[in-house]
Amino acid sequence: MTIAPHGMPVRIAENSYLCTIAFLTVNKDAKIYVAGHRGMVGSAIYRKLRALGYDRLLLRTSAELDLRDQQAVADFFAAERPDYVFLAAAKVGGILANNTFRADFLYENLAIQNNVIHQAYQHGVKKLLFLGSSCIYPKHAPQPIKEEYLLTGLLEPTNEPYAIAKIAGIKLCQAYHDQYGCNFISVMPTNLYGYNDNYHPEHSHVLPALIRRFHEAKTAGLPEVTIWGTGTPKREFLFADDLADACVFLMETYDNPQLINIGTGTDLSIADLAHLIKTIVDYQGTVRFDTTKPDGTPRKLMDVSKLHALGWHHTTALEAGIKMAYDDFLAQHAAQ
Ligand SMILES: NC(=O)C1=CN([C@@H]2O[C@H](COP(=O)(O)OP(=O)(O)OC[C@H]3O[C@@H](n4cnc5c(N)ncnc54)[C@H](OP(=O)(O)O)[C@@H]3O)[C@@H](O)[C@H]2O)C=CC1
Ligand SMILES: C[C@H]1O[C@H](OP(=O)(O)OP(=O)(O)OC[C@H]2O[C@@H](n3cnc4c(=O)[nH]c(N)nc43)[C@H](O)[C@@H]2O)[C@@H](O)[C@@H](O)C1=O
Repeated sequence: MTIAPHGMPVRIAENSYLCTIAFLTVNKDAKIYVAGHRGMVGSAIYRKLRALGYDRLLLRTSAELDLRDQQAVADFFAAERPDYVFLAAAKVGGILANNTFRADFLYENLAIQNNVIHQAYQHGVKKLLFLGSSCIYPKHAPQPIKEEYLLTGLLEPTNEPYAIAKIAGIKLCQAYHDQYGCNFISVMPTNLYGYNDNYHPEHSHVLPALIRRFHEAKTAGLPEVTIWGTGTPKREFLFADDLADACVFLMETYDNPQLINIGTGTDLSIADLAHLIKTIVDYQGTVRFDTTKPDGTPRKLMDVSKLHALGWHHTTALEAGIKMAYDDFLAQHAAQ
């Protein structure tokens, strides 16, 4: 098991810091299972918990514990008996991966979350946090998107299988709450980026894809970089360490089966994102839009008023976050 040694500072901001400390003080000896601890989100949650002094963390790679394997997951919960679970393991990818591996995104995510959520119920887990995604909302939802817009319209076709799996996860958490009183909560992050992101040229999300493409074009002296789609869709981006901070905050303070959005409350067009990354990478060439590639959802800006009312706000500005992600990409790239 390897954990990237990113030393993000612990946020000394009023609400989440205080609440998180209370959680850690009260539950210092609690066993916390971070499922997916090597991924972008899971590793950020791991760093957050460790930075706050929590050291009874249960960690398994997918090679050690395949969460699609029902018996293996049952055996793991029976042997380890975690008190808290962050469910950050999933099959994840950008628009092309979602649209290409439609069966895998539906089947694997259903299997992972069914197994973990059911065993959490079977073994009396005190609280579980399930990570959904902003793509669960209707393609043409009013903006900004409130939590109650779930299941009020048709989904974006390119990620419908993934979204259906995530919606099933939300409903499973709610059903275990309603029938058995389980404290299982669901959070809906907006598009994320950060340390340990996936930089695959085709299967990644837009932000890491463009960091890589602009960097490689600069290094190779290419005159032009291609951006998928029209550049007009708008997206909201949250730094993964901010998301982890919100997840720990909600693990402590939010005991409600109703889902809750996590985001920044602001978005920008893909064209504007491309120009921002181009500037940060210092690429001098031009940008071209390949309109044969799908745009996906035209806009998905989260309404984060519920989260703000609880006292949590993000802290990492987009430009600063992209610079940190680019530094991480360069470190990964150099290590290869
Ligand atoms: N990235 C984004 O923009 C967004 C992500 N989310 C959600 O956040 C969560 C985490 O995403 P992210 O960190 O980006 O994803 P990553 O792809 O970075 O990490 C996913 C993790 O899941 C683990 N995993 C996958 N399949 C299995 C399996 N069969 N058994 C055990 N573990 C498995 C992997 O483990 P290993 O490394 O050991 O193979 C990996 O560490 C997901 O639920 C995702 O839906 C929500 C909104 C946006
Ligand atoms: C987090 C979210 O991620 C996925 O949805 P998405 O928001 O559409 O994510 P994306 O990051 O892949 O694309 C955002 C926009 O950017 C454009 N775009 C330009 N150039 C590249 C490019 O090079 N790569 C990618 N991936 N997109 C590009 C692309 O055409 C689109 O208009 C869901 O499937 C689902 O998994 C989900 O929940």
